[in-house]
Formats: sequence, structure tokens, C-alpha cells
Amino acid sequence: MAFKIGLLGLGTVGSGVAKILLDRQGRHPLLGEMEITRVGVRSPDKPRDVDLPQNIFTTDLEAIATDPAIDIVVELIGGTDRAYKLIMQAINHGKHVVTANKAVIARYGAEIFTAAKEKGVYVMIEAAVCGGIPVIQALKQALGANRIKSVMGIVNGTTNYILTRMHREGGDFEPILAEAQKLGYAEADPTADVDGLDAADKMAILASLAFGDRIKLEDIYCEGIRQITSTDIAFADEMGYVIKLLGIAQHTETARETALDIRVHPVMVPTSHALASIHGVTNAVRIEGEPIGELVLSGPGAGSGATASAVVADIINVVATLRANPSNINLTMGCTHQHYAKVQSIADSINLFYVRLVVLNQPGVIGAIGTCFGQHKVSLESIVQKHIHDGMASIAVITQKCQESNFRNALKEIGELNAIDSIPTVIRLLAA
Ligand SMILES: NC(=O)c1ccc[n+]([C@@H]2O[C@H](COP(=O)([O-])OP(=O)(O)OC[C@H]3O[C@@H](n4cnc5c(N)ncnc54)[C@H](O)[C@@H]3O)[C@@H](O)[C@H]2O)c1
Ligand SMILES: N[C@@H](CCO)C(=O)O
Repeated sequence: MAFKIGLLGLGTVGSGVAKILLDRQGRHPLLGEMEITRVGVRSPDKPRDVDLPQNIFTTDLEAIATDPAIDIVVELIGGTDRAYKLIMQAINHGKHVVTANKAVIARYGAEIFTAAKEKGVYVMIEAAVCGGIPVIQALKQALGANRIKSVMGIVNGTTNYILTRMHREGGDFEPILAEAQKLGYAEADPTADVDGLDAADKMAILASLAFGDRIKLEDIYCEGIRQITSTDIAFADEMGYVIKLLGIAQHTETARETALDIRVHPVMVPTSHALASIHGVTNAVRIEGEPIGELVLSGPGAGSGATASAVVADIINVVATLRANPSNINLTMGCTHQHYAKVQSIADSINLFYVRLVVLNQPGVIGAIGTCFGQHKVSLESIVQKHIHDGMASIAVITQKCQESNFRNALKEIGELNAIDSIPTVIRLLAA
């Protein structure tokens, strides 16, 4: 008897899933035990490049989520509210759910996984983070023996594509974003990607699995890449760094037991670092655990086939588990977190900084900047003056590790000095 699948959404990822399920040759034998029974779409009569019988299409998505004949609901419509309601409906009707929807899981994970636990069903989310990279399964299962120390990654392909092009071409953010939109690499509304919100959704999910607590999205400090200029890229390049948008989740150095440091922001990454060589739309996640040490998973973070690969892997896992033991939940596939993580404020975090200042080219400016930082307990690694013209100079400062609030207080005071024209960029930095 085949397991019956109800597919909600037949767009980029939905079509990829249907294509895999309709073309089983050479793939996992369990695909032979699955059948797409109903498909929820907006326009049933629209011509499509997947060979599904017309009579299984419907615009009534609720009917699929509540259909007693369906075993697994695969939610691929995107968005938040409607998708959340459909997922909850499916769970409440005793169906297992597979979704690629990071926005829903990051916002409503607590409600969804609580309901799933009560109903004894699986909610599988491999495709929600980094598309085709099996990072969810790694954290839930393969790395289960480890105490995870940190999870750090390039989890948004759009921003990595833009930053890679800025590095390669020396171009500025806006024109490269416009071209990325024309080429289909960036959405017409790029906000979620370029402002770091998509990465924050993904980090909430990864950190929750890595550290065993729920994460409130609003607790994640989030900064995007709009302020990065070609000048900063050139400075970074000269100093042996590349600028990447990173998601970071780690235990704090000072109060390891009590707080989680979780954020998304641009970082100057030394060219020798594993994440520095991740280019274009590729994603990568570096996980550090005890006893395993460090490992990096990299690959396609989006796209029809890559994301569908993760969705179908989840379906296979559900089917395999149901075949082996239909009545007991496999604990390595579920999510049982009860408490919310205590998250460290960005002001308390410890960072190294790169800061670029535009100043009047006059004696004593560098000394005054150094003094201000010193008065706020910020030690400097280097301070270099460049690009002198029209009586103005650009100064690039790199600090040693310092508390973010001390750095910000120093910077506020420096900004008030007469010789300071502007402070266009501040970027946190990874130690070389
Ligand atoms: N595209 C990717 O590379 C990628 C990667 C990882 C995760 N995801 C996630 O996968 C999900 C799907 O993304 P996608 O790229 O396939 O989006 P998409 O826009 O290509 O497809 C969504 C489909 O759902 C349909 N749909 C939406 N609301 C509907 C409704 N109320 N009734 C019927 N049909 C409806 C749309 O018409 C569309 O065909 C999203 O949650 C997204 O975040 C996508
Ligand atoms: N918009 C996402 C892809 C889906 O997660 C990205 O650019 O990585």
C-alpha cells in the first residue's frame, strides 16, 4: 500500500518534488511506496512541466490538509499565515508534515512542534535551512553525540552572490542588486534577503536544534548588507579579508551556561577561513562541537532540484519510520524543546571591529581617535590612513577583541570630534 502525499503548492520547489517522485529510477526504493494523491494549486488549468493527472489538482488546500486518505502533507506554498494554518490543520488531522518554510517554522515552531508532539506526528524541515545541504539532519541525528559550541554560516545565497560580485568586480551594492534581480538571483522585493531577515529565520532554526532551546526571532540581532560599499570591499581585500553575511550562534565566553550569542550581520572573514572561499549562491555551515571539532557542510542553498532533494529526503525518512514502527515517534526526528534560550544582548557581545572614518587631514586626528578608543577600554590592532584628497582622508581602524558597548560608546565620542567628517562603515571581524 502506497503512502499518500498531499502537495500544497506546485511552484519552484513543489514542481521539483513532483519531478523526483515521478522519476524513481535509480533513487531510493521507498519512492515506490509514495503516491502524490492530491495537489493544491491556484490555477488547476495552467500548463505545467510535471506529468500529473489533471483530476488530482484542486484549489481547496484545506480539503487536502484535512483529507482522511492523506498520510503526509507537503507544504510548499510559502508565506506565513496561510501556510501556518494549513500545517496546523494537517497536524490536527493526524498527518505528518514536510515543509520548506523557514519563515513559518522560525515564527510558529513552538506551536507547531507542540501540536505535533500531542498528535504523535512528524514535522520535517530539512529544506527550510540551506536548501539541499543536509544540515538539519546533521544537527538532529549525525552530530547527536556532540556538545555543540558554535554554528556559523553563509545561510543566504542572494547576499553571498551580491557580495561575491562586489569583491570580483569592485562594484557597489545597488547596481549589483539590480542586476541580480534582473537575472532572477534576487527577489523583486529583496528586503528579506539583503536585510538579513531570511538568514535570521534560518539561524533561529539551526540554533534551536544545536543548543536545545527555542529561540525568539526578535532576540536575534540582525544587520544586512545594504551599507557595504566598494571602498570597504577594497579595504578588506588589501588587508586579506572578504566580507560575508554570516549567521552566528555560540555560547558566550563569559557566561557559558546561561546565554546564547546569536546574530546575523556582515563579517570581515580572513581569506584563510573555510567560509571565505564560499562564493556565489552557495551556502555553507561551519559547526564546532565536542568531541568532533570543526566541520563544514557546503552546497546549494536554494533552487528547485536542490531544495526538492531535501524535501523528498524528509518524506523518505517519514515513510521509512512509519514502515518500521507506525505507532512510536522516533525521537531523533522530532523536536521536543520546551524552554526559550536566554540570549545575550549585542551590547554585551565580544567582537573585533573594522571601522572606516572620513576625517580632516590634519595633525593629531589619529592620536585623538586612539585616545578615545583607549578611554573606553578598546585596544587597537591597527590604524591606517589612506586615500587623501581635497583635505580629507579615509582612516581604517581594526580593534582587538572588545565589548560591543565599549566600542559603540567610543565611536559615539569619536563622531563628535571636530576633525571627523563621517563614520561610513563599521563591520565586525573574525580573528585571522
Ligand atoms: N525556491 C527555493 O530555492 C527555496 C529554497 C528553500 C526553501 N524554499 C521555501 O519553499 C517554499 C516554496 O518556495 P518556492 O520557491 O517553491 O515558491 P514559489 O512561489 O515558486 O511556489 C509557491 C507556489 O505555491 C502557490 N501558492 C501560494 N499560495 C497558494 C494558495 N493559497 N493556494 C494555492 N497555491 C498557492 C503559488 O501559486 C506557487 O505556485 C517557501 O516556503 C520557500 O521559502 C524555497
Ligand atoms: N532567498 C534564499 C533562498 C531560500 O532560502 C536565499 O537567498 O538564500
